[in-house]
Amino acid sequence: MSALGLEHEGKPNPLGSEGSSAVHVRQWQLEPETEYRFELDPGNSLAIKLVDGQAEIFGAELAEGSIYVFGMECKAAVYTWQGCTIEMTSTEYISEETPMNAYANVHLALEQMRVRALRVIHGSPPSDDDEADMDPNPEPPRVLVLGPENSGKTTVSKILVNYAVRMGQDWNPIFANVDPGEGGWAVPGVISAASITAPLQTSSPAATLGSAATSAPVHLVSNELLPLSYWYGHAETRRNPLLMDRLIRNLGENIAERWDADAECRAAGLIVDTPASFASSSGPQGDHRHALIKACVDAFRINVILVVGHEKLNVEMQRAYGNRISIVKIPKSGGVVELDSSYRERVRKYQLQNYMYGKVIPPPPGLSALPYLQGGEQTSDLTLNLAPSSSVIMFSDLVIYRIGEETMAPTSALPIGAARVVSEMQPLIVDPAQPGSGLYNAVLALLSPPNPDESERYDEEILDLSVVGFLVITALDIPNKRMTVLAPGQGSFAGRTAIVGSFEWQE
Ligand SMILES: Nc1ncnc2c1ncn2[C@@H]1O[C@H](COP(=O)(O)OP(=O)(O)OP(=O)(O)O)[C@@H](O)[C@H]1O
Repeated sequence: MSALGLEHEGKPNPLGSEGSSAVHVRQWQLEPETEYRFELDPGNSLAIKLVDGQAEIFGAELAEGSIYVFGMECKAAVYTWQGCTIEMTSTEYISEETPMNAYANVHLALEQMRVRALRVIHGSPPSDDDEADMDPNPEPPRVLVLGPENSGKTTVSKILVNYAVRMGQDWNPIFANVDPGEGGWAVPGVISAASITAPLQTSSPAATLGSAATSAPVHLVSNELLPLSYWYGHAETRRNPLLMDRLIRNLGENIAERWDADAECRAAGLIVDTPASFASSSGPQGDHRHALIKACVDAFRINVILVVGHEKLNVEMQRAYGNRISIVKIPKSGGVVELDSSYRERVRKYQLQNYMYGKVIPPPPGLSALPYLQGGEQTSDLTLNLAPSSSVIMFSDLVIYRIGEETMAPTSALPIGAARVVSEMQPLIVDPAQPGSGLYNAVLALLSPPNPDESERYDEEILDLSVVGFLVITALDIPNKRMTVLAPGQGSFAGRTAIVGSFEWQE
């Protein structure tokens, strides 16, 4: 039997050599400070087991002896500080050149900031040997991670947050994802934040940041994650920068409230992962990206900007913020994979599929009988995942809005001479009975209830309401004024409000 636990026709499967025709098992020794990189093709899965030593995936440690399964075109790396032996069902390549030392140094600097901030909160005396400790108001790290497309921003953010939670200090840093093109914990189109208490696992791009409570059964390890999300509704930040700006500020206000109530969470700091559009100065992005970077700097009270492998952006940030914020340039990993737009499209589909149904990755052939972990969870738990319910509701049950100009009636529909100006921020009601409403197969975000106190209501209130879930309209019956909606779990939609964006999903 191999260390992966595989047996073939009663014959031993020698370690380090190919197994039977059913499964290829290889064992690899990883030298200290090297990483094993893999990229999966569609439909393929990979199993990895840590035989001995220490290993981690983007900062989340592997438990010795457990089998981890990866799929859905996952691209990742198993890194080892001390060296290890791993066993896997296929091989890619091992790299000795990684930027992990640079990332670890950043982590140590952030950790010192946390420790100093906590010391003040606890009223402990500063340590004599630490000059920076003399600062009477040390601030915890609030980090904005910037970089161009495929520079590894999400990966660096994950590594830093995972290292923080692994320090044994009970840190619960906040991870904020302001890239609406990436699903984060839910579906693409949101920006969100969560306080992290256990390492974020990597197993498939359908759940880049691990599972969240909103889309998972109650007993999952990572279930404490209760992300706060706002619905932007599009993948591209340039589509409605004003709305992005407002949502970023909403997220920031919520986090500040949390920090006011929880000083230890405040001391653990924050890491903000950003979209690549914040870094690209060419094209139509240029105009709004500075405004959005500034929105993040203000909203999250950023005091460290990490620029991943981009000299020009580094200089730009030094000029704009160097007098009050530490700007640190860090190298890009050679392992980061260039993701093209069709891959990103597929990943968005996986994410929606994952949100609705959960997804158990089929293990490589020959492994199906063994218990294995997917994203740190037992797959036997994951199979209990969501059973979405399809329900038929009246048009009048759900009030649906779309934000901004794209809902403008064509000019030909307006009285002669009339010019309609609709602000980018204006919520406009969408009538499902109108042909061309754009609701068929559309993804909608269901909003939290508005303020119960009518006197506190205001016109654009729905822009400031957080998201409680998502649904997809799968059929519209205009003559009978009914529609079919698919959503995870049961629940009534009567009297609820939802916003539609530009995402569609079809099974
Ligand atoms: N060292 C590595 N080895 C193998 N794959 C890696 C490595 N680092 C990152 N990746 C993979 O490369 C891909 C791109 O990385 P990541 O998402 O971190 O980049 P990004 O800059 O955040 O992307 P975006 O352009 O979407 O903003 C991901 O699939 C990630 O898992």
